[in-house]
Amino acid sequence: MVEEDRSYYRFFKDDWKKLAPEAKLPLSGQQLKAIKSLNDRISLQDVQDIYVPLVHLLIKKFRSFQEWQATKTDFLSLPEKRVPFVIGISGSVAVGKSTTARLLQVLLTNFFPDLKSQLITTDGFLYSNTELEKRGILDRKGFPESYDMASLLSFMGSVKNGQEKIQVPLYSHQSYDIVPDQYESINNPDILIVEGINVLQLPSNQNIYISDFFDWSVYVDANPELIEKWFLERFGILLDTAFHNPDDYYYEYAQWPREKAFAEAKRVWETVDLPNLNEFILPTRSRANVILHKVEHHAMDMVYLRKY
Ligand SMILES: Nc1ncnc2c1ncn2[C@@H]1O[C@H](COP(=O)(O)OP(=O)(O)O)[C@@H](O)[C@H]1O
Ligand SMILES: CC(C)(COP(=O)(O)O)[C@@H](O)C(=O)NCCC(=O)O
Repeated sequence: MVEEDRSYYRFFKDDWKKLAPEAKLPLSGQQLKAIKSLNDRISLQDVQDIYVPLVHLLIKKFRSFQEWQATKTDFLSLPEKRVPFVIGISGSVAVGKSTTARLLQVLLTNFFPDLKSQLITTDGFLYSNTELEKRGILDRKGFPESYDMASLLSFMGSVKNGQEKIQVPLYSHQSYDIVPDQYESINNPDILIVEGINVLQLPSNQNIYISDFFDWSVYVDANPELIEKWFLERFGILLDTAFHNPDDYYYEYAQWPREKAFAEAKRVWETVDLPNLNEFILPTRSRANVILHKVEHHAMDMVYLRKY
């Protein structure tokens, strides 16, 4: 049964998966392969039940966006111009934003091969560790003041103006810092996915929302106790990867007794990422067009769709 409050329709998984008949398309062998190579712990049943209908609804929104762009330029007697459709993906640190973003991109590419989609994470707009240190906010990484919001807004403006070859700085979880002199190039895609904890936030000293540039937004939601568990699991994976690489930020932690390293990660969660979630990320949830609610093992149990 579909329930609703003033702002959202709420679908339980069993109702959501029965939506639009065309959304029932089974995943192809190629899609399954692409998804498993992304993360082999992703539940394919969830992809079929939750993401496939979501991608098909998304494409309907995209088509109506394209029509509106054409109608507008026609009415204004302006030359036709391709404007990227921008999807924002928000949620806590470690809730699964980047996995969701990559999954959406894989499905879009496979169902709609003629559409060019690209993906960025706003981590690239964090100030470098040197700059954070200079500003005395190294322990505030992820909080609004740790991002170069002016650059992020300028980037979004360039995207919507159809600019080609826009450079985006890169952040590495392995080095725990901005990668010097390395960029990703965004080249006027049909669809751009922008993933980050801050994408639905109001920049502190600008009066424009990043979400003003979005045509669709998704908030990935879960109980903070579960997110902490996923944060610690990811920390474990980062430790294992770092073990033999002295250049890796986590190398030092990898040499510690496991228990001590995990106690430190728990401290970081409790003093940095959890307060950030409660103070700055969770309050933006009600701006999202779609809320994907996750439970144990990253399974999705509910989808909320905004009414307006
Ligand atoms: N659907 C999923 N199934 C299984 N594991 C997942 C899923 N989504 C995320 N994870 C795992 O949870 C952790 C956090 O996910 P990640 O996408 O890195 O989060 P975020 O981008 O929000 O920080 C990672 O270890 C990732 O592999
Ligand atoms: C770079 C981040 C702000 C972004 O998080 P993400 O959504 O990519 O997991 C976060 O991973 C982070 O480094 N937070 C600071 C505290 C910590 O070390 O977790």
